[in-house]
Amino acid sequence: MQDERTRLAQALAEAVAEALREDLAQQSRALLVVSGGSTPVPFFEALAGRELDWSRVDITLADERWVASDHKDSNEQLVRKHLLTGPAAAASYHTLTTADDAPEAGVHEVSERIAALSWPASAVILGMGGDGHTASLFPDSPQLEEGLTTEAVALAVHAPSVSQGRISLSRHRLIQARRHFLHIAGDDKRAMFARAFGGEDARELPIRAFLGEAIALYWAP
Ligand SMILES: O=C(O)[C@H](O)[C@@H](O)[C@H](O)[C@H](O)COP(=O)(O)O
Repeated sequence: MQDERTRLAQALAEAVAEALREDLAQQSRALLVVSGGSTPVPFFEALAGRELDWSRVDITLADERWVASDHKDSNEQLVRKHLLTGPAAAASYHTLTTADDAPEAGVHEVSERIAALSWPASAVILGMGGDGHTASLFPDSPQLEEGLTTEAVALAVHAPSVSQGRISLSRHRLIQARRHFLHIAGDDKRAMFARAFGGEDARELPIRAFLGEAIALYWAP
């Protein structure tokens, strides 16, 4: 099982590295949007070692927990530790947090910072939770509707199912990419993906908001 997840991570890393190389041949900078959580770690490690002109790559997250960057739940910390190493250390990371106490206070500054990057992104890699959420678009969040419909870059999110406030890129912003990937692992996620794929209502399972157009599914047991 672990071997298959490692092989999957390597295949995804090769596809994303190739996407970045391809775009860097045509444009001066390329943007990569990754997800946090536990699934991406082997992918980050596989991607970090690929040779490409990382000095022209900008990296940000699809969403972030509103915690300090040295907090154990920080997605930024995960990216710094597992992706911004080796050749990929030359990439520029753009944080989704500020020194403000709450995501509501920082969202404007973060949105301006992220809007200034080279959109459309070369690749957006999404994950999916066991409840069908993606990025921080949670089915039980009062901000779900906003996240699915706003044309703003990012929004502050709270949800009963998660303990910390979050900041999430909006659906509108996350679809602005040349390529989309969904990276998931395990039988539970396969079953959830099958359920999501079989229906339409993104308010029930937010990942559905990304299944209406091309998205490459990377799944392993
Ligand atoms: O910060 C986060 O939690 C995410 O970006 C989130 O949307 C993640 O992709 C899913 O929750 C899957 O997480 P796992 O990989 O841990 O199952």
